Amino acid sequence: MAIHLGANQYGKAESRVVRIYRDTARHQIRDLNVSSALRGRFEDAHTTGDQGDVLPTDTQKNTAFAFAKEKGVGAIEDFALTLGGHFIDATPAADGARIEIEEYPWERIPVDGAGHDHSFVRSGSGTRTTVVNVEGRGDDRTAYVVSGIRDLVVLKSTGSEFHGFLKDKYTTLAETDDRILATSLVARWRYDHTDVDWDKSYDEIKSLLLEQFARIHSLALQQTLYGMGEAVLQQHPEVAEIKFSAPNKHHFLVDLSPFGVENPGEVFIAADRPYGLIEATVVRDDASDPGSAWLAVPGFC
Ligand SMILES: O=c1[nH]c(=O)c2[nH]c(=O)[nH]c2[nH]1
Repeated sequence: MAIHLGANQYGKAESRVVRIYRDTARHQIRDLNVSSALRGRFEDAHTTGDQGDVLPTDTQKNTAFAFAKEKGVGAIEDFALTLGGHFIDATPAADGARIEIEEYPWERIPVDGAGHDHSFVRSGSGTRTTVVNVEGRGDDRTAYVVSGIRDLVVLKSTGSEFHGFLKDKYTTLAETDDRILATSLVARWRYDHTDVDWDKSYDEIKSLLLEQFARIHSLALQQTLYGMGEAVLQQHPEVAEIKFSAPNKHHFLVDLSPFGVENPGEVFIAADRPYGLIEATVVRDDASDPGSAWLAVPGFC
């Protein structure tokens, strides 16, 4: 019976790296969740137990914390590219490194009309993400960057319809020209290259996604997502494609007629489960080769 090792990767997941900049009394905070994984020629580690090629996951974790001090934490994409390149250089058997970083956003607490110098409140509008895959050495080095946002919870209280859908004997859904549309959006976009002002690009894409969600008169979540993605590709040449995963957070109108009370779109029950799950990719016809960009990105995106 012939058996061999298939695809594998190993690393340290979810190092919670908090970097405070305290050069002045007005502190700054970067709050990260860093995961690293190496892939390559690690057969011996698995088949014979020889760990000579393995840079320990503990070392990978230590490096994330040390780099936060030594190199500083700027845009998460830059931090991930630096870590990924370093891990390949430090590990001769590694062919690729995958660095995933989430950044939790903090805002200054307003005190006496101004943001406090060193007190912060976690802000609620989504978590910034990046997945960076670095491959090769020296001149052959390639890097793929997929950035995004998750847990971006948005709702329209009108301006959303859903009708004209296919019906069969199990269809009970009423057609509507006025419903609540709500989702907790996951969006990930693949950059075409790495010569990008990451913070500016992220801020603009996030604003654009929100603005489009607000502007688009929705005929379905599918149409809203496509419109949001189309706008990003039109206005951001640095983005090759964008993927969305959007739970349709149903809000059902409550029937108050048993109590003799009318309910013209005012009282809803927010259902937890089940939920529609609408997922889509919007991509340029001439998009660059994704290479390993989406490697080990879990789920649809
Ligand atoms: O925006 C929607 N898309 C659907 O595919 C769908 N299906 C459904 O029952 N409600 C909705 N809403």
